[in-house]
Amino acid sequence: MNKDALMKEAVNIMEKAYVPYSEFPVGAALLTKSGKVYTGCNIENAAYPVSCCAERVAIFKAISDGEYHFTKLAVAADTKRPVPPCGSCRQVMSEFFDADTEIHLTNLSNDIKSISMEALLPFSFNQEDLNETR
Ligand SMILES: O=c1ccn([C@H]2C[C@H](O)[C@@H](CO)O2)c(=O)[nH]1
Ligand SMILES: [Zn+2]
Repeated sequence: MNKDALMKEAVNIMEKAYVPYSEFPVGAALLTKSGKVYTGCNIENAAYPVSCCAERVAIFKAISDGEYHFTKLAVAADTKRPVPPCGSCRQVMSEFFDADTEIHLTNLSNDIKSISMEALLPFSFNQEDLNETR
């Protein structure tokens, strides 16, 4: 699947967002190396910090289905600029994505920013940092 089709999937899943508090729907679509697509929307909670972003919902759906290898992620929201993922999602992405995994950020005007994992979260804390202390 190409990036345009994946971005469409991200836009489509925005309608499933559960966002009674922010009223800010976000959609994400994740393509596995095996060719499957996992979508996610943000899911909020009356205890606000318990809410989960669209990106992490898509990643956790894939992981819980035994899929660990990804080629690209698309994220969509009704923002002026292509929607920037939050810091928590960047950290979760860096756990599972390769340095060159493509991340395609978009909005409803079809502005697109494509960025690699390494560029989205440089100098990230990872497994090797833990192992150095052992
Ligand atoms: O990249 C982003 C940015 C924000 N949100 C969600 C979190 C919250 O539900 C709402 C407002 O921050 O948007 C995402 O899902 N992904
Ligand atoms: Zn996030």
